[in-house]
Amino acid sequence: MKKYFPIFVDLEKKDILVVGGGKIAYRKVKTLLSYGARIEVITPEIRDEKFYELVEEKSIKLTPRKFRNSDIHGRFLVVGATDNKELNKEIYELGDSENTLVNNITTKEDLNARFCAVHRGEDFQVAISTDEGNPKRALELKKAVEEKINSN
Ligand SMILES: C[C@@]1(CC(=O)O)c2cc3[nH]c(cc4nc(cc5[nH]c(cc(n2)[C@H]1CCC(=O)O)[C@@](C)(CC(=O)O)[C@@H]5CCC(=O)O)C(CC(=O)O)=C4CCC(=O)O)c(CCC(=O)O)c3CC(=O)O
Ligand SMILES: NC(=O)C1=CN([C@@H]2O[C@H](COP(=O)(O)OP(=O)(O)OC[C@H]3O[C@@H](n4cnc5c(N)ncnc54)[C@H](O)[C@@H]3O)[C@@H](O)[C@H]2O)C=CC1
Repeated sequence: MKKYFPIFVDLEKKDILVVGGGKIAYRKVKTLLSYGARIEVITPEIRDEKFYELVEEKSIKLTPRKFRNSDIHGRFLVVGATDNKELNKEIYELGDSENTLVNNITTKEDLNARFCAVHRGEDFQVAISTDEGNPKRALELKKAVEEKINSN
């Protein structure tokens, strides 16, 4: 099974594209914003109302239309966060061919960057990733780490 290289990246001033405006896209956007990323969301339809707050407070740029291939250019990271598995795979292939990091919410394989289950301490972080891409197990391991940390 493939091992993904763990790396902690400074996202401030990085251009990130999130394609899709649903529940999972919103969760990914919140995570990325909490690390200071600059985010554009491209989606023909918002399916999580909470996005409007982010637009109002100018935390994200919202572009209300379907994805176009040229949207990939110049991005540090692209998140394929639509409910269309084929499209998310296409986004991965386009981005990967341009050496762009691509996360994809509808796969364990058609992506070159995975999100981790993260415990954020006051002055440290523990990020957990499973080789098989099993978020439930990643969350269980995170819980075990948190119990250990809290018992110390
Ligand atoms: C491969 C990966 C790619 C990626 O998304 O980066 C991926 C893929 C998929 N996840 C799916 C489902 C769920 N994912 C979560 C939660 C999280 N998923 C995260 C990471 C990853 N998920 C990457 C692998 C990480 C690793 O194992 O190392 C976390 C850790 C980080 C984050 O997303 O920020 C975050 C917890 C954050 C936190 O709370 O701390 C929940 C629970 C919930 O939403 O509450 C469910 C519902 C579960 C259920 O109900 O079963 C499905 C759909 C399966 C289906 O429909 O069949 C796919 C696609 C597929 O498996 O093909
Ligand atoms: N990776 C993860 O952590 C998780 C992944 N999933 C998977 O993610 C899938 C999608 O989840 P939700 O966010 O709930 O879907 P959703 O249906 O709420 O949102 C999908 C979004 O994609 C947009 N979209 C569709 N076609 C588009 C296009 N051509 N260009 C731009 N945007 C487009 C839609 O307008 C909508 O805003 C689920 O079906 C499930 O398989 C589910 C749970 C967690």
